[in-house]
Amino acid sequence: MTVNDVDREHEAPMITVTVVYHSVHGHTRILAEHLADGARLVPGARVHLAEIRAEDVTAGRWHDAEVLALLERSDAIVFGCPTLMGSVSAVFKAFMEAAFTPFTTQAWKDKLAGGFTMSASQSGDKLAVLEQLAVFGAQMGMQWIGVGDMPGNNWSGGSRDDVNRLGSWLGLMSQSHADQGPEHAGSRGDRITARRYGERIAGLTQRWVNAVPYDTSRMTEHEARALSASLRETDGAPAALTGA
Ligand SMILES: Cc1cc2nc3c(=O)[nH]c(=O)nc-3n(C[C@H](O)[C@H](O)[C@H](O)COP(=O)(O)O)c2cc1C
Repeated sequence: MTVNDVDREHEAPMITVTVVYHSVHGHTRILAEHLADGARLVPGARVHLAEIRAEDVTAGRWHDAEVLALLERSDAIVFGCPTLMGSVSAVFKAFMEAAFTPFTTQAWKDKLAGGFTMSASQSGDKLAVLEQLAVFGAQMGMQWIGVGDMPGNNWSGGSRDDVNRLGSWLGLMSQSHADQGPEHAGSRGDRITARRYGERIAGLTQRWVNAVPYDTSRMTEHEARALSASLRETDGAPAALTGA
């Protein structure tokens, strides 16, 4: 095993995970931050947030050499943007098209990938965005990781606080009310799901890159409902993010 860098505190080999996202009004950014926080729970994970900004798009072309360099040295890339008109946001699409250069050299081949999106409606056609992101990852030769959590809010006792409350597996879906600012972005369940997804991606990246043993976190439907109920009962952070 070749390890260039070691996290001395945890004695774990290093991996680099980058969450690359676009957000017009800040709701998707909150999701990106929670995802990054989850990824940081994995020993050895160096986690970056890279924002795709509208001002870096000129005549329909996005360019930011620093972000492209960061992505090239990342082991996993998580893509996120709001759902706008049932599609990835225009700014994020400009970024995707700019990935034509690493596409031609297969620079991102066999990096791990995941995706997330935010919208105002419960469905809002978010699946179309996750499909676009997953196809993009496939074109780049990447290995896609889904959410892997049981669905929530699909029974009489369910609520917005449930883990995976929108029942999405291809990638992470979150919903924010159209009349509320980013400080209310998503639900507590969405934020926990984002953290769990980030932790899952980073953990699997450690296994993929450094052959670090990975314990699959299995949360049964019963355990998921108990976690969601504890979210409703407490104001503080739940003790168990992993369900372990
Ligand atoms: C031009 C536009 C198109 C939108 N299209 C959709 C849509 O197709 N489905 C949906 O549920 N919400 C839609 N929304 C709502 C946004 O997805 C929602 O406000 C989201 O939280 C914005 O995220 P942001 O703050 O990260 O930009 C749209 C909003 C705008 C401004």
